[in-house]
Amino acid sequence: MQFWKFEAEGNSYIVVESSNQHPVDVQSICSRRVGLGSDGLLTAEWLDESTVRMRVFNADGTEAPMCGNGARCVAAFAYVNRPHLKDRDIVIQAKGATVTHRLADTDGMKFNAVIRLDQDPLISKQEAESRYQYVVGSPHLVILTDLDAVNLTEEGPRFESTYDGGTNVMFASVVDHGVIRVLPWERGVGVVEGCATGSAAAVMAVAMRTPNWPTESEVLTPKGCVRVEWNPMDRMLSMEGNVSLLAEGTYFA
Ligand SMILES: N[C@H](CCC[C@H](N)C(=O)O)C(=O)O
Repeated sequence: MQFWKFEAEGNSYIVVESSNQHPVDVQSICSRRVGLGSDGLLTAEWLDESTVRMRVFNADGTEAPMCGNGARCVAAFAYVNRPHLKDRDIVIQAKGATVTHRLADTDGMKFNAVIRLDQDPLISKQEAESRYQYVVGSPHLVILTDLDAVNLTEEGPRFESTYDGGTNVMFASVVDHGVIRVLPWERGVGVVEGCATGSAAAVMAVAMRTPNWPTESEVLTPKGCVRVEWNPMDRMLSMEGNVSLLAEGTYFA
């Protein structure tokens, strides 16, 4: 089975074309010990010249509705295989959102991704505890807190179960005007080094409670940096980040 492995701002994903006939054991292929190692597997199905349907599977095999860093990997997969898409919009359709990508830089691969959210992403909030539940395609609980005091492997799974169906958990803190640091815990994966839609959720929470917060923010995760622009009036979200192709080959399973 042919695969492409990408890294995107701290998340790594394996992309396979959905037309391949082999049943895919997601847990095995994503395993760092007995597989290729990744945060998840993405299937890509060409719908037309520049539109790809993406399905997202976490490393534990569960399916997720959306993944921002993953959508960028699939946009990169489209571009790598069809380089004439360089100056075109590449549309990635996931169950939870449709994301329009534009190559912003060909030195490496930087994409700008735009989503128009259908509804208010804020689901609930517990202001006193600085906790905000969002759905940005996928669910993210944002907890604004002192990151030095966070025990990710203990608190991540505890908060993951506070939302029906589980939630990704983003521990976040403002480090400068327009700059947020996030420690992400992903449902179905665990500790990860980056998370784009989670970074966007962190920006939404901070922007809502901080007067004069700039429209453009930078979100730093342990191994990633995503520029997020959020306009709550028309619910336009844009996320900019890099992606690189790490490997391409045949997986024998
Ligand atoms: N890493 C992804 C989010 C994955 C969410 C997934 N773990 C879920 O079960 O919802 C991102 O960059 O947006």
